[in-house]
Amino acid sequence: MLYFKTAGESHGKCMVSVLEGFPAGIFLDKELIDRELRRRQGGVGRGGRMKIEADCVEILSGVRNNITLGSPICLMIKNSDYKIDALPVVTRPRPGHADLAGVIKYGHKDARNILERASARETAARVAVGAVCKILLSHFGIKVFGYVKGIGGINSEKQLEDTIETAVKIRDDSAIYCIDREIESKIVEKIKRAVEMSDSLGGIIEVVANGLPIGIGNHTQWDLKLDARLAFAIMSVQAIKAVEIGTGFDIANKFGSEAHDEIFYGYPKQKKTLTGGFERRTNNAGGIEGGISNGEPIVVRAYMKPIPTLKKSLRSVDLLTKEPVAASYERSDICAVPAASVVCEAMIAFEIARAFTEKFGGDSIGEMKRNYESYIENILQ
Ligand SMILES: Cc1cc2nc3c(=O)[nH]c(=O)nc-3n(C[C@H](O)[C@H](O)[C@H](O)COP(=O)(O)O)c2cc1C
Ligand SMILES: C=C(O[C@@H]1CC(C(=O)O)=C[C@@H](OP(=O)(O)O)[C@H]1O)C(=O)O
Repeated sequence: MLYFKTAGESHGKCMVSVLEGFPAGIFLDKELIDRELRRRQGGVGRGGRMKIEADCVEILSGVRNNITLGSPICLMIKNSDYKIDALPVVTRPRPGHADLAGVIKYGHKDARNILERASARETAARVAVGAVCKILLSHFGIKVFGYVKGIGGINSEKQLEDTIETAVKIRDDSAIYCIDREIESKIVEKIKRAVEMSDSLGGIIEVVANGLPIGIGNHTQWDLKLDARLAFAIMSVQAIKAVEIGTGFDIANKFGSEAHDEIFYGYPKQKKTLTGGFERRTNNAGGIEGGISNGEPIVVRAYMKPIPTLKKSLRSVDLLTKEPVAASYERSDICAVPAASVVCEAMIAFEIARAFTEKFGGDSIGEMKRNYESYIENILQ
């Protein structure tokens, strides 16, 4: 089974992930992984730390001459800001961060012992895993695309209509990773205002996965359902507070006749292979019915809260004296929604790759391809 764990503290030596169950025989292009890592560091609203770090991956195991062996893949990203043992004690917990709940739970007196691991620096390790999973998915024509739908209440109504290749170009030219030129400058202005006000912002992210065939995921058990797994993966990202699949929250307000995607037969040839020939003219379900993919694009949205560390500190209480104090502030992102869109994309890529290997086997890419092709041949009959 495809699985990964991460290790590492924000100001420790490095961030690490170990990915197990990845098929043998796949060329891992380090440049592709590094590109995703660089993208995660960008976007208007990032703080001073991103000027210190220049993330790149070292592949420590699981490959020989850049080809995967089927053994655990260890991915390492060094922290330039390595100084964990010299950092001061934190006793003024920040509302919205893990500081208070963490120190009480673990019996610490210093919130540093919690925040170092709670920090979203950890997401660098996840993005490296996501990039490796995207390489696997590319062998089957599956593309995963994450972008910013809105920040600070300025939200785009624009649907992703272009091909993913075109949308990637538009997004990568955007200072906030959105695909809607009309809202971009307004959002950049709003982030600048948040900086001036010593405040912070959150926003909305959408991830779309194209090319997944019908039949991935499972209806038979609660923890095998693809929609549940994608929601878990997204909710595990720091500061994400809500998830939608397809139409999402708004589906609750509709009549059944408006909500469900009626079934027809006969699709243009290129799409036929994904759906077994069955056609949908709407995609309210976001590509998943009964916990199983239905061949339509997978659509997931994530809602990120504003960053909890504020320059104009929120009210808190000192852990030792129990006196009212201003919450701790050293340095922080003001808005990390663009970065989080890269992380959400990585998590969806991982979870889809995991469900995909469950269906088609994960020992070697050759075996996976044979199984995939034979399945596709069968669903077309
Ligand atoms: C890419 C990214 C960057 C973040 N940067 C910061 C930051 O600079 N300062 C901060 O206080 N929180 C930041 N956060 C959010 C915290 O890590 C998060 O709120 C905290 O770990 C508590 O977890 P929770 O919000 O999921 O409850 C960031 C989150 C992400 C996804
Ligand atoms: C280091 C990263 O994000 C960090 C996430 C983070 C937090 O509290 O989550 C706090 C900040 O770290 P620092 O306190 O060192 O400035 C961010 O920069 C990163 O994304 O690579």
